[in-house]
Amino acid sequence: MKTKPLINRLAIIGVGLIGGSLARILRDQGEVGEIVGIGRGEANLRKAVELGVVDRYSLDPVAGVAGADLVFLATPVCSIPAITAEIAPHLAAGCVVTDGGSVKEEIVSACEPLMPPGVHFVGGHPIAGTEHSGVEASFASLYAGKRCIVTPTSRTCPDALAKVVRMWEVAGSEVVVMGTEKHDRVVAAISHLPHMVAYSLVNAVGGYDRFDENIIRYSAGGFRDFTRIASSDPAMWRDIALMNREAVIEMMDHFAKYFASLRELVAEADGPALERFFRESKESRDSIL
Ligand SMILES: NC(=O)c1ccc[n+]([C@@H]2O[C@H](COP(=O)([O-])OP(=O)(O)OC[C@H]3O[C@@H](n4cnc5c(N)ncnc54)[C@H](O)[C@@H]3O)[C@@H](O)[C@H]2O)c1
Ligand SMILES: O=C(O)C(=O)C[C@]1(C(=O)O)C=C[C@@H](O)C=C1
Repeated sequence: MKTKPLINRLAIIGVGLIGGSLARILRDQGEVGEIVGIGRGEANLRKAVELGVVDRYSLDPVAGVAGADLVFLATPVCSIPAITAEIAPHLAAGCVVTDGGSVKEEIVSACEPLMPPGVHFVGGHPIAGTEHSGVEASFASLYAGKRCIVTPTSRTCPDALAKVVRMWEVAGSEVVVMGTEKHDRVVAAISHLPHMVAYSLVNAVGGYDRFDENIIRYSAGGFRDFTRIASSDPAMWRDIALMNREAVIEMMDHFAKYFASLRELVAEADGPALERFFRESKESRDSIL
């Protein structure tokens, strides 16, 4: 006989790629009773019901979270603290609030103190995604075999943390516990910098005007593989760049040093040093495959 699900009523604020994929896998695993979708775009929410991703929806966050024992926020990062402030006074004791935002320090420090007695906030970030957005882009296996970083603080309730960790394990992820400050530096390096480079590369090539045609149309495998992530949602990346500004700038400066030294090696036509630079990079990249 099936024991009771991990979550009775799940409220998902922002039913897009991240929120929709979590809803799908928790339902597939039988670990959720009812799923309520909350958002601003009614067409997307209607689609979410049609696809069976949520059972019902609300355009009003306060009404939507009524009776929820777990609230998952999956809207662009800059909107998360304000939405949390709006819903917090209306949450039932025992409710756990968590998020999937790509930046943690500012979200956790803003949201944790907003929780009323008996309600707990736990920051989270699945290191999984695609360049596509919206509920139609969501799929149940998104989190399988991926890491999810969870960022408790000294004030985090152990039971709330255990529930969030279990939720990501049910989704198929390996959970890694990390402090918010380290999290923001790590993702600035392994996720935010690559997006900044990809967006810049596409604009640099698209803006190259030596010829009277846009040469980007000649791009093939190399350019396309490298720049897949430049097709990601601009509003999501605007928010990440704004909220993780300091760490992103630090990584962009760090990257600029490496790019400048590579430029030097090319300018000096230093073949052995170029080969060493490329070999070191290839070995590092091959080690993560
Ligand atoms: N896309 C990725 O690869 C990825 C990976 C990990 C984490 N994240 C994080 O997850 C969150 C969601 O990203 P996504 O890719 O699912 O985006 P998405 O665009 O697919 O979904 C976001 C949803 O939130 C809704 N929304 C936006 N602002 C809102 C507001 N103020 N109130 C209510 N609803 C609002 C949108 O209408 C949309 O349905 C972001 O914080 C992002 O940083 C994204
Ligand atoms: O695979 C992609 O398309 C992603 O951009 C996913 C990706 C990343 O790896 O950078 C993007 C943002 C996140 O917060 C986590 C994961």
